[in-house]
Amino acid sequence: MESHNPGIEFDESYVNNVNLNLTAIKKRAAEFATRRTVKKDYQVAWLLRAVTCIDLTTLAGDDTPSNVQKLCFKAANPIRADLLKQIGFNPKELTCGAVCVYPSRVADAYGTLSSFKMNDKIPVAAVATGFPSGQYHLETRLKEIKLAVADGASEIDIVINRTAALQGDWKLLFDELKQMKESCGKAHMKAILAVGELGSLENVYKASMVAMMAGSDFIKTSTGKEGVNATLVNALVMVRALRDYYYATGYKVGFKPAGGIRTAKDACVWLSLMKEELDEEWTTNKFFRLGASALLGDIERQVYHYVTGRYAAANELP
Ligand SMILES: O=C[C@H](O)COP(=O)(O)O
Repeated sequence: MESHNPGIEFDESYVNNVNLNLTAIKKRAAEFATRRTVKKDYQVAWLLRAVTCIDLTTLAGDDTPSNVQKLCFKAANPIRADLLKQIGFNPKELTCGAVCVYPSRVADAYGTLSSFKMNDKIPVAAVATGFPSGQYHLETRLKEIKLAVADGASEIDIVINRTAALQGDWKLLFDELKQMKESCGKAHMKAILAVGELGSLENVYKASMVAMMAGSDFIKTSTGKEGVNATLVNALVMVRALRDYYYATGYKVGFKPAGGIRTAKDACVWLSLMKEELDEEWTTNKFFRLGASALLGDIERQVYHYVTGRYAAANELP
């Protein structure tokens, strides 16, 4: 995969004199949160778009080869084929954006996707660099990336060094991220900022800029393990950093909200934020992913309702 963003030299002006209008950001975020979403055909179209953007995730201590296999099967067949056929959609054309697993489960995921010839279509994303805390020696964090790539990961969701960010050591953060990008090789690097641990929105903006300067292909809100994960306020700060970086350099970087995204309505809100704050291309899976372990079930329920006029019983959408 070609990287979207080669990065630039460290430029301190991107992290100096950052002024955010908190009142305006909160007001804008509230508009997205309370707005009525699209209905009927439009809603289903947006929901199917959302499916293609899901990084279908399992990140649990008790993950096994067999639950990773099930995850891969679901990523390749996200919505019941008969439902898709009834709305004139070819089931073979709908897959999730990626599967996302811990490094030690990458080989299971890659092997499973290869066994049904989907390894070229559905990338395996590995969380790495001491996910979720990142509190490990740099050497082991870099090694972890290389091992995940060797096992078949083509996307690496790294966690940033929150200590460096909280201490304002942006150059250290940049240097580490540069090395991580190098370790990724051809794999895309998605930088998890862990916004809930950055202390301020100014830090969220600065960390976004540093991650992009260092060559991240995506910036991602959260690991899903912090107390605060993907919020619209944090997201607005991040997408405006994406826009500033794009205007300054011409490089488009992707965005991945993650953590606590559970409902079809949430998915539509996130897509509308991308479309209104950025552009249409930023609503495709090249530049937008939803990191979620439990969102797909609700989307499938809504598609079922659209097709049949009623909500599915538990046994109809196992
Ligand atoms: O990166 C993905 C997140 O860990 C998923 O979080 P979630 O389980 O709250 O959907």
